[in-house]
Amino acid sequence: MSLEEYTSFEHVEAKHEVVFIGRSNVGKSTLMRQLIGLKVRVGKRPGVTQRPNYYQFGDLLVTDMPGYGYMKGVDYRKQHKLRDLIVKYFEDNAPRIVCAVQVVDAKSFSEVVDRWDGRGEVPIDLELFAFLRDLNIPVIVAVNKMDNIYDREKNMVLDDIALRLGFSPPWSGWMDRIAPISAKKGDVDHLRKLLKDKLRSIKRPDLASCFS
Ligand SMILES: Nc1nc2c(ncn2[C@@H]2O[C@H](COP(=O)(O)OP(=O)(O)OP(=O)(O)O)[C@@H](O)[C@H]2O)c(=O)[nH]1
Repeated sequence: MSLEEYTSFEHVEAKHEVVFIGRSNVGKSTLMRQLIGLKVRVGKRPGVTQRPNYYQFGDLLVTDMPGYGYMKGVDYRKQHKLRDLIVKYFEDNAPRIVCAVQVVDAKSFSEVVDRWDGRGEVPIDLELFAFLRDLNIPVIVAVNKMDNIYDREKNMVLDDIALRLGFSPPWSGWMDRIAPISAKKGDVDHLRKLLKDKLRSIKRPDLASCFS
């Protein structure tokens, strides 16, 4: 069946779910491999993940969503369809989603947001962030590829991102929602801790071992 014929993504039974979401090529699959240690497919070009990848750990489902928004080399209609399917997935599964990890690119996030703003359009990352919030899904923003940012600029970049998400700087006041990471370098400890905290908050610390 072609993607155009899908009315929703496959449904996998689970009590609780953590979903990884973000634009194409931000490093979701690399991050998942770091966090759950599976051989998650990592793409050489954007747009490789066009269906969710699901990983089941007892009562917990961990889902790697396809890229949200523009995908280089992917037909426009298909991109649109994928976006609709992702939106529907969140609407259908919101009650069981303990947390969504919205992965963004440290270097390009603010620039892309400002470019869209300048055109009078709602930036796609902010649209996604607001949509998840409206569904009452707790969101952790994982700011990935921090290794591309000079040390002296890190706080400034993170403050800029916090501001655009609607959090007053300094970003360090929002460390329960903003996690700077470098998935490629394996520097994901803060995010790992936040995910474990989320599972403890629903009284399922046993599920936290999935992120060990
Ligand atoms: N510099 C740097 N590059 C990274 C990091 N994490 C991922 N990458 C690179 O970013 C590219 C995309 O990584 P993926 O993990 O395939 O990204 P994705 O978001 O799953 O991509 P889609 O399948 O298109 O949704 C790859 O070339 C990775 O090596 C990071 O922390 N730092």
